Amino acid sequence: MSEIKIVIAGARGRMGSEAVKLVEDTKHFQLVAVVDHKYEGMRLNQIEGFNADVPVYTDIEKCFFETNPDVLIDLTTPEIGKVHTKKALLYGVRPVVGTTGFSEADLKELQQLTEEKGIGAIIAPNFAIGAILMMKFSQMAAKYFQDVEIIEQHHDQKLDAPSGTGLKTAEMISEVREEKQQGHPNEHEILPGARGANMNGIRIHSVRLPGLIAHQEVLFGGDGQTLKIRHDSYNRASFMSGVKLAVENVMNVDLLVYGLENIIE
Ligand SMILES: NC(=O)c1ccc[n+]([C@@H]2O[C@H](COP(=O)([O-])OP(=O)(O)OC[C@H]3O[C@@H](n4cnc5c(N)ncnc54)[C@H](O)[C@@H]3O)[C@@H](O)[C@H]2O)c1
Ligand SMILES: O=C(O)C1=N[C@H](C(=O)O)CCC1
Repeated sequence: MSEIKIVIAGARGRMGSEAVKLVEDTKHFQLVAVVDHKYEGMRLNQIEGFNADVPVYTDIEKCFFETNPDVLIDLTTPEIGKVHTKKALLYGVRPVVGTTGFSEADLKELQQLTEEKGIGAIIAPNFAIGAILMMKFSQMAAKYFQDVEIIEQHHDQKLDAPSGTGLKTAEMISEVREEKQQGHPNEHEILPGARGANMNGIRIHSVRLPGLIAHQEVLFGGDGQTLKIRHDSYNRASFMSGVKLAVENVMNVDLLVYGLENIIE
């Protein structure tokens, strides 16, 4: 496999620092630079905890222009992730985006841009292979159980709610689930939000607590039975085999791929 030149945005973060290790440890990956909102002009190995001798940029366009990467791995914030993804496509750099919090309109806009530019991008709300299977199994189960609620649980530093995984699961379930108004027709919330967010009639409940990393349970209810499908990520290393797969695959696609379930067999 030929070498893939990579820029990581958000390299100092919880996910980004794990991605730096992945790129350093993968023979056919080469880290050429990182993007952060501070430390312009420094080398990454001047920042505590990092060994890679690559430049740190605060201006992503300057970074693309000077380092000419093949792939951008973005692990930043919902707001900045969108800007980075657009700029990558404009500069002919293939984005692999783990950043969550993109709206449907954002995804549509990015899809149009990939089509215009004829360049591939992968946006993956969850890189953990177990989480992809949890979503696929939930989609299978939804053919048989119309009544379903999603409980996603994350660490308390998370910015977006519901999680990207929760939204993607509801979307995948909606593709096969027969429309149904769940719960009692006259139910009402004494406290607003008590029944969670509502996506196509599917309730999504978001829990945020210190001590958690990323966890989701999809609960199905039927006549005299329940089915629970659960996935837990106990560390950020759990996401890295999916990041590797996405970087390798983005080199061979010329459209927007939303979700790793579209590239794993
Ligand atoms: N797809 C997945 O499997 C997966 C897994 C975990 C987290 N995530 C998502 O990844 C993102 C990052 O999560 P995290 O827990 O690592 O967050 P974090 O807060 O630890 O890291 C975010 C990083 O972005 C950097 N940053 C902020 N503003 C920036 C800017 N303007 N320019 C460049 N860098 C900037 C910060 O310095 C920080 O290093 C979130 O959106 C999260 O939801 C996705
Ligand atoms: O830690 C986070 O933040 C995570 N975000 C993703 C999401 O929103 O689904 C995936 C799991 C971790």
